[in-house]
Amino acid sequence: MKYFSRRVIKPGDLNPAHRLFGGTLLAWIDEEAAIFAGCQMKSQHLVTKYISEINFLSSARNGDVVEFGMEVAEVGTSSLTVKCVVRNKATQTEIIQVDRIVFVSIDEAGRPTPHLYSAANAA
Ligand SMILES: CC(=O)SCCNC(=O)CCNC(=O)[C@H](O)C(C)(C)COP(=O)(O)OP(=O)(O)OC[C@H]1O[C@@H](n2cnc3c(N)ncnc32)[C@H](O)[C@@H]1OP(=O)(O)O
Repeated sequence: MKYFSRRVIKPGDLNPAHRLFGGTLLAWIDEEAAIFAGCQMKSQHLVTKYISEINFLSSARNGDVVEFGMEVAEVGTSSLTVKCVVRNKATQTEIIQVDRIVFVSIDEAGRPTPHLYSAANAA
């Protein structure tokens, strides 16, 4: 798995228990994974179709830097499935694991359309 972008946790990202708010982390993952999938599919015209079970493994706190790991898990005709792990950059402790995030390439009418991923041109 390759780790891409990083974010620092700020006070506005926290829940009342002073931990990173889960919904904020999920929004970041959806965005990061969509960018990753779009780079692989050679198009940013895609939608999130399905997100598998989400496992919050540990929490993050104010000032922690987290990094987003992505890898291609499955390749379909119009779909690409991404696995994502977010970890604490300093300690490498895993914070969350999402095994399958399915993105579907769509045409102008919103219908599934073949994407251009191949292992040879992986980004
Ligand atoms: C980045 C964002 O936040 S986007 C915003 C949130 N997402 C959305 O708005 C998407 C809303 N959903 C949709 O528009 C439609 O469901 C679509 C266009 C994604 C798919 O339409 P469908 O009629 O289900 O398409 P269809 O049955 O032909 O399947 C298309 C592909 O999705 C896959 N797929 C469909 N349902 C699922 C599912 N539940 N789980 C995994 N893959 C699925 C299919 O296997 C197929 O993949 P393939 O072409 O690689 O074989």
